[in-house]
Amino acid sequence: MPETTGYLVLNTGDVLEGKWLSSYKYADGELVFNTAMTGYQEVMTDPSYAGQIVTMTYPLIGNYGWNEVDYESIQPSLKGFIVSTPSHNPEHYESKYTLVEMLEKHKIPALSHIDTRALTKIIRKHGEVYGKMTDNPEDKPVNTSVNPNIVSTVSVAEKITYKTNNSTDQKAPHVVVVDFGYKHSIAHSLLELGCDVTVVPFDTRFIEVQSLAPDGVVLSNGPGDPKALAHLSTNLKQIADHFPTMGICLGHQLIALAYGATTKRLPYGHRGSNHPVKDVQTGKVMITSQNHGYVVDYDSVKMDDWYVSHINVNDKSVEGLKHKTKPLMTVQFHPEAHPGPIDTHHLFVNFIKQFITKGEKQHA
Ligand SMILES: NC(=O)CC[C@H](N)C(=O)O
Repeated sequence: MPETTGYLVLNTGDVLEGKWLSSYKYADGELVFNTAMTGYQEVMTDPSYAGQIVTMTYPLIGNYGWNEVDYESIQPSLKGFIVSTPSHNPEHYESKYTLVEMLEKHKIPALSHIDTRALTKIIRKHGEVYGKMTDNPEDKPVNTSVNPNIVSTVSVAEKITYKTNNSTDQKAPHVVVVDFGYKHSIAHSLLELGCDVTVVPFDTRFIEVQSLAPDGVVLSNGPGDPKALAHLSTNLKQIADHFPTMGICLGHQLIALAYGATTKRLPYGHRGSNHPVKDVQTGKVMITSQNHGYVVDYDSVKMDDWYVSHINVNDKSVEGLKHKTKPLMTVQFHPEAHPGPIDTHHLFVNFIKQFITKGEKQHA
């Protein structure tokens, strides 16, 4: 494809010139940056990026291609993709396609030859930045922040059941994943640990979850402002009050809201795979994978039965909550990693141990 000029125009007044990387042009979205050096396939297929234009700060993107195994969802939901230096000749034993082939297949507008570090500095300076990818540098971006229904665009329409191949017991523990835009690696982590997994739509009623007789429930990651789902609080609290529950990212924020804490926007988000997080009980620091623009407000965690279990080492923001007596734990980061290190994989193990070592369901 001949390289043609395209523009990223921002609501800050900045206009960045680049080259179109796919034949799909025009996108409006919130600009967010990810600092991971690898993992562009997982980032691009993570449904939490729905509605957003993602830029990678690492300059060389596409060099190890695109494979069949690292999809976090079948269809990418991000609005657009911005890179500095694209690679058209990938080298990797698992690679099946080039980045550009997948941009075409999934109809993703993309620009290359943008100074992504300069763009990142603009986002860091202004915080909330909206952009339009366009042929016309005079165009104006649209503020796309308000889509309270974004989760419904990425959640499954019907429940899906996965059976583990790894069970040592006759009856594998059963985990229901409430899908706000779940990353497939959450289900994979549970399946590998010997659990059967049922993924259900984000607005599944408590009574339907109960009818599936889960041993535990995971509330997944997902896009958008958690407050847009505050109407689900009563239902989610009912679920968490009845089953051992783990909240991941958006799921963590929704549990916080359901039990009386509040959430707020971070200045410019945490997106990358080297965010240090401290476990406040052990003092250990783990390197985590993150992708979030909102956070639980530390000062709002005043509920008697809960404590802040994890803290971000860089900005001291809330990274996890734990109930003092019930089997409820939530984390703002991603224990399934993908992309990123698996320092916090033990959290899945701890979650599952709550119902497998006792040999029976806990408090359903
Ligand atoms: N990965 C996630 O679940 C993101 C949660 C939420 N949409 C945020 O940006 O904070």
